[in-house]
Amino acid sequence: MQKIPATVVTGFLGAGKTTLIRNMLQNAGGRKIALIINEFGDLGVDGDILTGCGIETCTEDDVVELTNGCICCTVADDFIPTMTKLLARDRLPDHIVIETSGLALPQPLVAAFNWPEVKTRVTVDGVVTVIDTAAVAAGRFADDEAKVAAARAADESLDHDNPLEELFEDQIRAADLIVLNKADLVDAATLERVRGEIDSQCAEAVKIVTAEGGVLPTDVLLGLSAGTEDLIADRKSHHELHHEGEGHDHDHDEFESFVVEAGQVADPKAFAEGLSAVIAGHDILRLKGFADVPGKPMRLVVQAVGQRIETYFDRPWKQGESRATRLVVIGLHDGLDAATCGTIRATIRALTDGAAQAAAE
Ligand SMILES: Nc1nc2c(ncn2[C@@H]2O[C@H](COP(=O)(O)OP(=O)(O)OP(=O)(O)O)[C@@H](O)[C@H]2O)c(=O)[nH]1
Repeated sequence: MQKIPATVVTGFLGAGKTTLIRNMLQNAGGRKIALIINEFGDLGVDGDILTGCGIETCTEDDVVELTNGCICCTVADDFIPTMTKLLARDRLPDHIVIETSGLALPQPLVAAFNWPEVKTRVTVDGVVTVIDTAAVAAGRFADDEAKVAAARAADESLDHDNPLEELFEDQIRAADLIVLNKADLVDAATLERVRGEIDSQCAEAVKIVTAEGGVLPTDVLLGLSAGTEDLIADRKSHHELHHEGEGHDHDHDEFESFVVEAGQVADPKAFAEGLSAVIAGHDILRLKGFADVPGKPMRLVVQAVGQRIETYFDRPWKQGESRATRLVVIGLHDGLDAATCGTIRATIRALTDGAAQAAAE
């Protein structure tokens, strides 16, 4: 029996994974694609956006959401059973696409394709790592060299002290194909500089392509035939390199997320401006969700990556679905202690209609 190819789409929070997958589904060329989506935070926004996007081949049946934590930590409990169920279906997919959370290490996930129950049926066609070119250009993932040097002087086993940089490198290290996305946000010289930077970090065989809005021919993304499960042992993550043989579980303690339930949003533009100020005031990496705009039959999608905010109406609220404003906020643990989370929650709520919020509670 021919193995089903599976593509792992990874990349940091907000790099454009869901956008790229949405475009891929729109141009699937008749392939039946099953999606497995994993998110950090207790609100399944990506799956909801994809099933709400109206693409014929993207129904709730085609999308499985894994929301019990990062996929790299829940391989045995969540991912393997999901794959087993998928493979037991009468109508098998032609291709499986897995979107990892923006904080996931791809290595444990890819290694799971060597588990006997999966290995006989599925092969990893390739790991596609999506990169926010503008964020790299702005130094978002760069170590503060002075800080690292000081920390290393105190603990010489230390590699990085910046969880963003470490994760970014691990996601690049796992890649078969790298997509320099958001090319529209940088000029040509910056794009080339970032390409050079990334190129120097990955193996020669790894292809690097650029994209705007995640738009790439599906044949560029699918059909790499890399068989990455056989190669992944040589693409170790920082965690694996540091704790080899120690049986030391990794976690995502450096990151924090919480959900804000708020009232109605009377003025989406003013709301976005208010959110922008909240993000600027606290080091929020990612904020996303849906908002209830009074008098509008459609729900408002709210997407923020750093300071950049986007809002658009995607689909009508469904019958029986409660109209609500719910946003997930993600940042570094150090920047989001309980008091700060409380302040952010209160500030966001204050941007919405408090009376409606009180009535809803
Ligand atoms: N300007 C610009 N914006 C983009 C591009 N690709 C994606 N975006 C925007 O970036 C934001 C995040 O995109 P997503 O596709 O949700 O990113 P993601 O990687 O799936 O995010 P997480 O799942 O939260 O990690 C959205 O507002 C997108 O519209 C691009 O090429 N250019």
